[in-house]
This record gives sequence, structure tokens and C-alpha cells, in this order.
Amino acid sequence: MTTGVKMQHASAPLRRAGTGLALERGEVATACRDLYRRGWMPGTAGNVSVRTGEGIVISASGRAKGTMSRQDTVVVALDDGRPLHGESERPSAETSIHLAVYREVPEAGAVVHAHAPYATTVASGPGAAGQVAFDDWELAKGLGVPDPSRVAVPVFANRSDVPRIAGDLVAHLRAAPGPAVPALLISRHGVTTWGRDLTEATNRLECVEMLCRLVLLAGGTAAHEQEDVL
Ligand SMILES: CSCCC(=O)C(=O)COP(=O)(O)O
Ligand SMILES: [Zn+2]
Repeated sequence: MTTGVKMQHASAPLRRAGTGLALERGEVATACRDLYRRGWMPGTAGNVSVRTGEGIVISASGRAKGTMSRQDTVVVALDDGRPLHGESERPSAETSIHLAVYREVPEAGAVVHAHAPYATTVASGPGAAGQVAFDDWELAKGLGVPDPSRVAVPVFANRSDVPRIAGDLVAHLRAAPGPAVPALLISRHGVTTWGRDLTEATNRLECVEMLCRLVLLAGGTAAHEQEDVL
């Protein structure tokens, strides 16, 4: 009797090559669509990745973030960013920044990069040379740093040679005493955050964006002098 269902041979792989990591690919696509809806990934801007056992899953380059699907992702190696599953999609142009985070921060499980307007504005202002300080803002506790009363987010120059931005980030992370603030700003470009998973990385992105909004509403100066009242 035939049932119409083919039994898989015991030694055959359970999943066809290229169809694995469906969950992680779906998470990356969903995060992109969510951030698009918030207005933080306009058009094709922004990129998202998660760490996997074999490397990272990252959004493909140049995809409209409002209509991302699992197919719009690429699995690349952690050491050199080479695609691991023979996929034809190009990984994000900013893959080198994601890889720098994963290599330098072992606990990072997800990285989110967006062109969120307030963060991008603060990163591009005259007071944002090298870093933006968010001192004594309650919301900075959302970044999970040991001393949220003194938070300085580094600001890097935007460069067409993206691996140079990644190099600047690596130098910063290696020089930072203690655990790094899980965020960076790129002047006239955007904001990148990371966390143990996509929920944490996205929460931190929300915190940085709102901190920048508050700073602008408060008069545009990120750091201010005040007695420690926290
Ligand atoms: C239209 S945004 C220019 C590229 C960029 O900054 C970005 O975040 C998206 O690049 P990707 O290669 O990840 O699509
Ligand atoms: Zn970008």
C-alpha cells in the first residue's frame, strides 16, 4: 500500500542543504520588518544578524526592509564573512561591523543596525566628537552597563570603506576598560546595538534612540554637569 508519504532513509539528512536555520532566518526578517515599521529602516537601510552555531545569519544587502522574508538572509562564517551555504545573495555591506562585535564580545548573540532619526541626528552634531555621553538619564539603565549614570556611546566617522569602521570599532572595544557599552553611533549614518538575543539588542536600540530624542528635547547637549542623584 502506498500512503503518498515518502519515508526518509535513516541515514539521509533531516533537512536539505540551505533549508536549515529557518528559525534564525525568520527572526532576522521579522526584526527588519518591525524596525522598518517604526521608521528606523527606511527603504533598504539597516541590517540585522544573529549568531548561530556555525557563524551568523545576516540580512542580505540592499533588500527592502519592509518586505523582508527568510530568503533575504545569508549565513556567513564568523572568521572571514564567507557565505557558508552557497547562497547567491550578498550579505549586508556592513557585515564586517557585525562580525567585529561577535568576535570581540563573546556574549553578543544579536546585532541590530538602523538609521533611526534621533540617534543619527545626535551622532552628526558638533557635540558628537568621538562619543556622546548620556549622564544621569534613567533610561540609560536599559543598556545594561555597570554604571548607567555615566554612559558614553562611541561615535565613529562614516566611511565608504566599511571594514575601516569595523577596524575603528575593534580598536575602541579593545581599549575600553571593563564591559563595553553595547552600542555605537556612526556620524551621518546610524546606530548599531547588540545584546544576548534580538530582543535585548532591539530594546537597547530603542533606549539609544529615545536617549538621543530626550537629549535633543532637553536642548541638544548629551552630557551635563550635575551632582550624582541616582
Ligand atoms: C540605503 S542605506 C545605505 C546602506 C546602509 O547604510 C545600510 O544600512 C544598508 O546596507 P545593507 O547592505 O545591509 O542593505
Ligand atoms: Zn546603515
